[in-house]
Amino acid sequence: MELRIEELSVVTDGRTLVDRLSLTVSEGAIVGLVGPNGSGKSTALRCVYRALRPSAGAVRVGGQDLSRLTPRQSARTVAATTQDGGVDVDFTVEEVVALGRAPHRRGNEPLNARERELCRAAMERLDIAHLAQRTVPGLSGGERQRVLLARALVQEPRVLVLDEPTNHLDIRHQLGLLSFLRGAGLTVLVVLHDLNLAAAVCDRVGVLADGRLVATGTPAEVLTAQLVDEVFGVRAEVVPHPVSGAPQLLYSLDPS
Ligand SMILES: Nc1ncnc2c1ncn2[C@@H]1O[C@H](COP(=O)(O)OP(=O)(O)OP(=O)(O)O)[C@@H](O)[C@H]1O
Repeated sequence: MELRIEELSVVTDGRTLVDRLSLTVSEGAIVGLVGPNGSGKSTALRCVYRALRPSAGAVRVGGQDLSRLTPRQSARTVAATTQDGGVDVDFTVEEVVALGRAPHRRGNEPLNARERELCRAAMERLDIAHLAQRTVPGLSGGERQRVLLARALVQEPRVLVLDEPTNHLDIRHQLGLLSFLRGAGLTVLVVLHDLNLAAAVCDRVGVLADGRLVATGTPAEVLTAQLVDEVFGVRAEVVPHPVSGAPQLLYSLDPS
């Protein structure tokens, strides 16, 4: 299902946090949103998963304006993992993952066999099955992040919105997540800080600076030494990955 962000703006207290952002994620594609701290990435994503109402513009999923759907309807289509997706309640991992089914269910009916299998498979996939009976507040940052991803997956969304999904993950779990995303067939919009991970996993990359989209295209088109210097203020050499050919940035500690 295609995700289309159209002329999206967010203005708070007279300050423009997102400025007429237009970005399309084709069905089944992975699009990365990158940019310096404070450039508006999370704010834009919040509009997509409806935690924030944009000041102008629209978000369409499969052509349908998200703001016209009920929260339950949009939660059946779009799932998100967020920076502030705090689950501080004393629920077990298994219970939190099962919450992902909420948009599909009525009342307190127990999960059916298919839903239980869905939860089991998601916990297996995210390598958290051994934590099923642990309570979430006692987990490490990476374990917690994987629980929230499992919860998003059992939501069976068509569109997945991920805000820095790898920031707490060790390298094995980072690569496991990204290779899973590559094979999942979902439409994915993901904020990543690691430009090399973005180059490895994304079909296209959008670069935000001061709330504006300043570049969009394939990783090879966008992640150039010049752009990285202009937008992030760092010097980098760009070399092709010897196996995949994806651009890889080798940073220099010298100021540019
Ligand atoms: N509710 C709010 N009210 C006022 N300003 C806000 C609000 N939320 C975010 N901002 C500001 O908007 C700007 C963009 O924030 P946002 O979190 O979207 O950036 P980001 O690109 O995701 O940053 P980071 O890489 O640090 O996560 C920042 O300057 C932030 O301080």
